[in-house]
Parts: sequence; C-alpha cells; structure tokens
Amino acid sequence: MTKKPLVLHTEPTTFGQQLWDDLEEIAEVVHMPETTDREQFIKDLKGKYSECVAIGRGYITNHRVGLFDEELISHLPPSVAYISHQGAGYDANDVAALSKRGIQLANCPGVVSAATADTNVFLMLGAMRNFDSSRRNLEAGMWPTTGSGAGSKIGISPQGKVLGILGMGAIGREVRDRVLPFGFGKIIYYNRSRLSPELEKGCEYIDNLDDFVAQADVISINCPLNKSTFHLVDDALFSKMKEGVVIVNTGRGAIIDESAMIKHLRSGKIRAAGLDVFENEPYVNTELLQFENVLATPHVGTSTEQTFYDMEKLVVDNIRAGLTTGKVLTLVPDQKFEDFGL
Ligand SMILES: O=CC(=O)O
Repeated sequence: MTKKPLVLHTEPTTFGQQLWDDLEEIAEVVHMPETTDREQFIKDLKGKYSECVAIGRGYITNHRVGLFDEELISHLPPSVAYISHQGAGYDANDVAALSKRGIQLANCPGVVSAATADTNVFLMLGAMRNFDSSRRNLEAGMWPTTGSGAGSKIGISPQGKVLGILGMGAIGREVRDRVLPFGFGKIIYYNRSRLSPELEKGCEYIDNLDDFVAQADVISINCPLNKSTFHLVDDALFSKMKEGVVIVNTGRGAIIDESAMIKHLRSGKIRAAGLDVFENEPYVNTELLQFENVLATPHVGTSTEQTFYDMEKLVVDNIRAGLTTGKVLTLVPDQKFEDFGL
C-alpha cells in the first residue's frame, strides 16, 4: 500500500474537526500540539514533519511559531508543496520566498467578508457615537452625576457625512452595502483601480490618496497589508485629513503607523477610532486603549462559528485540491498558476 501524504495542521481546529477527519481518506493528518514554539517547530520540520506535503495554518499559528517568513520557509522540508492559510489576509506568509520554493499559497477570500464587514459597521457606528466612552462612564458609575450619556461626548450621525472606503475589494464592498441605508451624504473610495459601474454602485472613485482623505469625514480601512500598504496611513497622510475625522480599521494594524495615529488622537485631529487590528498583535499599545474615544476589539472580525467553519472548510478544500489535482483552489493573487507551469 502506498503511503498517504502527510498534512500538517498548525492552527487549532475550531468547528471543522469532521473536515479534517474526512481528509484522512487521502492523507495522514497531524495536528501540531499547541505547546509547540518556533524552535520546536523548526526541529520537527527536520524530524517528524520532514515528509510533510501540505500545511494548514492561520493567525493563531503566528502566536505559536511566528510568521512564515523567509527564515522559517528556509526550514520547510523539500516535500512541502501547498500552504493553505486560514484567513483572507495572508501577510503572515512571505509570498516571494514561497514562490521561489515553488510552494503554492492559498488563502480564504470571500468567506470572511460578511463577518468582517459586520464588525466594521459595528466599529464605525460605535466610534461615531462614542458608544465605548458611554459604556466606560456607565461602568464607572458616572451617570447619576454627569447626566446625559453618562458624560460622554455627543456623537455624530452618518447623514450628510462623507464616508471614504480605503480598499474597495470584497470586504470594502460589503461594508458599503451595509451602510447604504444609513444615509451618508456621499461614499467615496480609493482603490488600486476603478471598479466597474455595477460594482461601484454609485460610489465615487478618487484616484489620489491625498484628495481622498481630505474629503472624508469617516475613513474605513479595508485593504490588505502588503509592501505597498505598510504604513500607508502615516503622519503625513493624517495631516491631510479633516479635523475630527473618524478612523475605522478591520484590515491590518500595520496599514496605519500607530504612533502617528496616537499623536493625532492626542491632538484631537482624530475624533474617534474603531479598531479591530493593531500593529503588534497580540500586544497593543496601552496608550491607545486608554483613549475613551477608541473603541477596540481584539481582531475578532471573522469570529463567528459559521465563518470559522467556512474558513476551515476552504483550508481543507484547498489542501484536498492540491493533493488530488496539483493545484489549490484559491491561489493568492500574487502567485499565478502559470508561475508553477500549471
Ligand atoms: O483577519 C482575518 C482574515 O485575514 O481573514
């Protein structure tokens, strides 16, 4: 009997245990112990994982063994052909280093969009209305002495305001669809390229980032993190924004230069922020969390049972497709099947 290919799952299994069990029909699946750290992982890649063909990994893997950067990729055994990443954002993997090794990288586009957009809208309204500050003041027992809203600053309504969506991919468009009934005066977007009129749905494309930020009352960050978006929102760009701008980020923390954001929160230029992602997760600058006008959540954009299951399913489907056809289903956009002679 020929040996089944070894598949390594480095992420905790959440709702998809059956999917991994079913994969055992065609593969030997090994779930990495949660106590494995980077040093142990590198040892195991040379030992018990040395014939591994595919790896299912994700965000929690970063906390366990760190990024799949050039150094870690150099330790992957030659047998590795597929990495299936659990998440739409795949910035934790060095795509160039994987491509050089001929390793296909798949991500989870689409299945995360609804849950992330829901989170984004929650943060947008919460920041515009200072809901976290009201909650903090309520818990501090301030209501009886401070009156309306337990003393928190009165918020702003969407009506008549300009919403700017930075990155009008699948998540940005789902955010747009959810807020259309809220009555923003105008929705503008900045993107790598202009969308077709059907996808644009009446939103206005601004092709210059400085002009885009100068017009927006609320800026929603929905682009991926990569070399060209790292610190895209920096001190200089904050300076070009409107006084009292509201910032929402469910993309990646490092798209914003966090120390610049703190400076502009301190000065009051930023009226409020709704943040699900941070530059050095899982560590968050404590000053950022102390601002009562910052509504923060710990990267829970995709955290629903359904979305976690759907992501795990796509991770397994990508591995299954790789093992049976030689081609993952959702290869990341910066790798092309042609690059692999497929
Ligand atoms: O952060 C979540 C994702 O990348 O899907």
